[in-house]
Amino acid sequence: MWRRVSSLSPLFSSSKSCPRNQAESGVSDRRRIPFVTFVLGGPGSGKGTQCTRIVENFGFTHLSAGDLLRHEISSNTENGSMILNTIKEGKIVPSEVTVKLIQKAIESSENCRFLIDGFPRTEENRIAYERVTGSEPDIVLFFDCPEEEMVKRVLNRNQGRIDDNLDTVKERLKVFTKLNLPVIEHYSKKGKLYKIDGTGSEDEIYERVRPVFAALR
Ligand SMILES: Nc1ncnc2c1ncn2[C@@H]1O[C@H](COP(=O)(O)OP(=O)(O)OP(=O)(O)O)[C@@H](O)[C@H]1O
Ligand SMILES: O=c1ccn([C@@H]2O[C@H](COP(=O)(O)O)[C@@H](O)[C@H]2O)c(=O)[nH]1
Ligand SMILES: [Mg+2]
Repeated sequence: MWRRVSSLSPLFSSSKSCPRNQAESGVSDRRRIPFVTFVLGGPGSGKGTQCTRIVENFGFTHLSAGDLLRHEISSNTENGSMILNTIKEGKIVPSEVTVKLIQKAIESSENCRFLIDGFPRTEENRIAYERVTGSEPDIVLFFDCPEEEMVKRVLNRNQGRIDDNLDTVKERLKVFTKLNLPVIEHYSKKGKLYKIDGTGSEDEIYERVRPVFAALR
């Protein structure tokens, strides 16, 4: 299942040691590279909600790229105001910033299984991640949901997010279609994509997600 991108600079840190089971890898060895699932879908498609369920049942660590960026804003880091303005406009933060945050979060975790939620947003993000980590995700989930439903969910979210307003949501949807769908298409061509119908109740959607992870055991 694990594929390393050859000729790219390795790796996750040498301090991380992630065993892969024999059935999954075909060999009984220890690899430093964790099992990574990218979780993609438009704004409000339910990525975060379903990640919570996967964490509870399958022991993954949930890394939301948006949450990592929002944490930079609230911590007043050097990139904080740039990130704030980018999120307000519904645009995409430079890859080097986001990839660094994700890599740091993975390396500082004891876990070897990660859900990376809301990343990569663009082909440029994807290529930067592959270059920096020397790796590709093992699988990719895509929550497919109609725009009308996504807008309704985002506008009802009530979590005080600065980008949960109609103008920004419209921009996020445009950015999703133009920049994120090509990433999804890329993984589909590679045979790594699990497209999940993102409509219905949270329980109904989870029943479509669960078999993907149950099959990995
Ligand atoms: N199946 C569902 N039916 C109705 N509401 C839902 C469903 N799944 C999630 N929600 C609600 O919709 C809102 C958006 O869900 P969530 O935060 O999981 O989406 P997301 O894909 O992570 O969005 P974003 O990309 O904006 O972070 C939340 O308020 C959540 O409680
Ligand atoms: O890889 C990423 C992820 C997110 N952003 C910015 O953050 C907001 C909110 O992201 P959510 O995943 O919806 O929480 C997104 O609209 C982008 O502005 C990013 O730039 N890169
Ligand atoms: Mg989310």
